Amino acid sequence: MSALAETTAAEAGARLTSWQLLLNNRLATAGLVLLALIGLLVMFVPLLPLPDPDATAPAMRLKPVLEAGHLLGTDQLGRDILSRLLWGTRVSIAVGFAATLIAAIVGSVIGIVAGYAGGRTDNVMMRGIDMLMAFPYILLALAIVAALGPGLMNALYAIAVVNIPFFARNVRGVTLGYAHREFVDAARLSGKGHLSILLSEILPNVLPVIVITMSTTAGWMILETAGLSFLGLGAQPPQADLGSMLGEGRAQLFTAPHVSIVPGVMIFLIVISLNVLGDGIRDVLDPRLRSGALARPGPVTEVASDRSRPANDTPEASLSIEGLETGFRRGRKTELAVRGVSLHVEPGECLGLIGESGSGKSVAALSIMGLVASPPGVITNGAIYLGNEEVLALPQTKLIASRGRRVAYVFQDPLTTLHPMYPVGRQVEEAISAHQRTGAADCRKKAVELLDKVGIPDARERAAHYPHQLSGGQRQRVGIAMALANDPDVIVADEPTTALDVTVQARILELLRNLQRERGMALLFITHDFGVVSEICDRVAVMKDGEIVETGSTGEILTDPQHPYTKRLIACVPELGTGERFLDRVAGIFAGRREVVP
Ligand SMILES: Nc1ncnc2c1ncn2[C@@H]1O[C@H](COP(=O)(O)OP(=O)(O)OP(=O)(O)O)[C@@H](O)[C@H]1O
Repeated sequence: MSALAETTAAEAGARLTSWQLLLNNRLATAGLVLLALIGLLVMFVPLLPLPDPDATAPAMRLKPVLEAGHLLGTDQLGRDILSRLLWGTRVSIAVGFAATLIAAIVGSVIGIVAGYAGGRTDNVMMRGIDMLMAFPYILLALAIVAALGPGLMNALYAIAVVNIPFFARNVRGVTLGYAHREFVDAARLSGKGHLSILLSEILPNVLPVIVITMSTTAGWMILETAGLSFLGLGAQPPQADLGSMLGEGRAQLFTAPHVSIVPGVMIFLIVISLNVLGDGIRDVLDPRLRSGALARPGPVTEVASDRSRPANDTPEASLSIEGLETGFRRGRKTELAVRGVSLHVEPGECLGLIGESGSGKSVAALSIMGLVASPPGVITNGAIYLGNEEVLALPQTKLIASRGRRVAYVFQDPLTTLHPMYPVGRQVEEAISAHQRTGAADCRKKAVELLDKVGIPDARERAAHYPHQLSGGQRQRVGIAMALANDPDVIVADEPTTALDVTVQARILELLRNLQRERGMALLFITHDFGVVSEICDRVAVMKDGEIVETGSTGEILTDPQHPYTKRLIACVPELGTGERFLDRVAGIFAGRREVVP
């Protein structure tokens, strides 16, 4: 990502603080408010004018709720239920949180050390954890309390012990991912000791996972503590906690249900508010969830119902984009990545869409077939025409059916777009059979022909190979074969040669150009490199900050660029023997994002 894009993303993130993001989540806010109320109540319970929670009054036993002097009635020994409830909640929350903290600290230390050290240390530690996990957790907790003897503290230890594996496994998994990352290797090379690396490099990265696991298991631990007390193994009479109150009220379930319902409702409120708050915290701490990226995206990009729909100015073109605006929802706001883009590509023409990283090229291209993930993506304005048909107005099923048939995409890194578990020939066959009714043998034959057409040597044999067995250039050729499979009217090639070396890049460009001319397809070629544009494109549209700033024939733009941004982009093309142009550009980046592009 360029400095410009990075700054934009950082600014966008900073605009919505973690608090605002949390408060945007209504359920999490409700959980937070409820928990805060309960927390305040139990914190100030010693100051409240409540009767002694343990003082019995047999004459007052089993009084109903709203009885004078006993708002929530009394229990079987005449004790005030409200007073016992608040004191009991205090105990349950304290034990639940203490157990969470102990499990989090011990489990995280085990997880970090095992994940970082690896080898035998990891093996020994994790097999110990596996042994703990091999027992049903409640039986294990019961066994621990049985061994230590009943009591609130022993229940706390038992609950903490049975929850250690959850933290250890989660944290180890994340630590494994970081232990051999470049920044950790760099810290090692700089002479840092293991402890220092663990504390300054690994811990800050796994901390969100620890907090997320704590917030999602705290409610569970309060429930488990209540479970042990319910069985008589936690709080001992006369001390109240929510579980013991529930256990004692069980005998009067039919004669005086309020005795057990009141602590039951309190347990429910605490656990549900902790769970929804925990989910909210997880969403805020996980940057992917924050933008809604892991929410299951819809099959097509959301299109605003009140969007403007400009008419098609170039009906003869294969693809016309008119006044397109695509953005991403962040909380209640929508940040536009594409602002009023209008483009057209005629049959047999290659239009280059050029701009630096983050300028909105891919988002514009993905909008064509409604491929921008929603949430968070949304098309707020504009129209897209394939010939005379407005794509965004098509029913979802029709739009989905046009993908690959009328518009096909070739992406930058075929290793991430090809399925690693299927032979490449089968993947080309799939692209064919998605839109054509052909028998299996015919389909296989066509796939081999396509692979041969795009220049894969020994296509028949290579069709049985998996993506990892091909070179980068060959994989990209497979991507092109898949795009050609259904003779689309338009091909969108999104930086298809960026990951390839110069010679392979030249061959792929030539292949694309020849195939496109031969088949009369319209090609929208996305790139950030004017060198590539000069080799393949008839016309160029220059994009900056989501807008088209200049359009023209490749010759015109290259020889006489009008916009200062286009001039800077052209100046970035390195020339053999000179390093200044490149350095000029880099200096621009470091001088500040607005100076990169005047
Ligand atoms: N899923 C997303 N959520 C939020 N913002 C996004 C998302 N995808 C892209 N963007 C933003 O949209 C803007 C345009 O991104 P886009 O991928 O179109 O850039 P690009 O010009 O294709 O860059 P590159 O050449 O690096 O692929 C960027 O600022 C990016 O941060």
